[in-house]
Amino acid sequence: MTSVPFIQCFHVAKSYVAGEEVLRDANLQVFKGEFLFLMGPSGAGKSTFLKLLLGLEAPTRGHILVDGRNIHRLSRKEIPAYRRKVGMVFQDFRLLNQDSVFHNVALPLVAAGRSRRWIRSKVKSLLQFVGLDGKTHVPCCRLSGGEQQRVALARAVANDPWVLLADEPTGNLDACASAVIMELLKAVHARGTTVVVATHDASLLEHLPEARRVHIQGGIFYEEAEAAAPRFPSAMGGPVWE
Ligand SMILES: Nc1ncnc2c1ncn2[C@@H]1O[C@H](COP(=O)(O)OP(=O)(O)OP(=O)(O)O)[C@@H](O)[C@H]1O
Repeated sequence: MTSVPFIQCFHVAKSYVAGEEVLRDANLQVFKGEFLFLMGPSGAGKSTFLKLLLGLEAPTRGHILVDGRNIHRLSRKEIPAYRRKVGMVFQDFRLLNQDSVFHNVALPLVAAGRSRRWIRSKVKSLLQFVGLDGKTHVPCCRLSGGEQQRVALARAVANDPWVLLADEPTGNLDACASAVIMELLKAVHARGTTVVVATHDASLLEHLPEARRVHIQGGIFYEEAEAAAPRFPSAMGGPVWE
């Protein structure tokens, strides 16, 4: 394990409208293998921060390093490879609803230039991981919300990302489906992937009480007192879906 933080945010500010800063002076360091809850009420800037990490938005001030690189100075050529290393799960799933489960999970693998044979085998193991191997050819519009989020999760980890970002991943789900998604996020984390879950829902913390908690308020990050349990996963093997 490295002692250099994997994600480093220095004095990050972000405004969409002149004079209105969503993030004001956000400083954060995330180490490889951490599970971090990013907490804050609606409108606090959680999604904005995840978009900055993904490189979908650029900070107005400050800079963000991921694995030592300033992600807003990547060349156009470097951006697709970077985005493959950052998996993202959204509250509203963002699947191609008319397309099959297989097609949705295969998409990032096709974009990465993998062979058909490799994609078939990888999608199979990803769907086993999320418990949907019996629904490979079902169109996503025929799945429940919880199943759709499991497809989205399989798609997000298809290229074995360094970090998985989840924006209110259980926001559209009932308690039972939420628990399944939280167990899957824990399983992704237990294999060594850094996981950041943005949520306003404090009940999610019960699924992983030992996880690190950072709050956004007034455009600034505040660290909650560290829990006693270790932050890092004990097992650091290969991805569980292989
Ligand atoms: N593209 C945009 N253009 C203008 N304002 C935006 C844009 N995206 C977000 N905002 C504003 O930035 C603020 C923070 O939004 P953001 O979505 O980051 O908050 P959040 O904490 O994720 O909230 P929620 O939990 O409701 O999604 C809000 O006031 C929102 O209206």
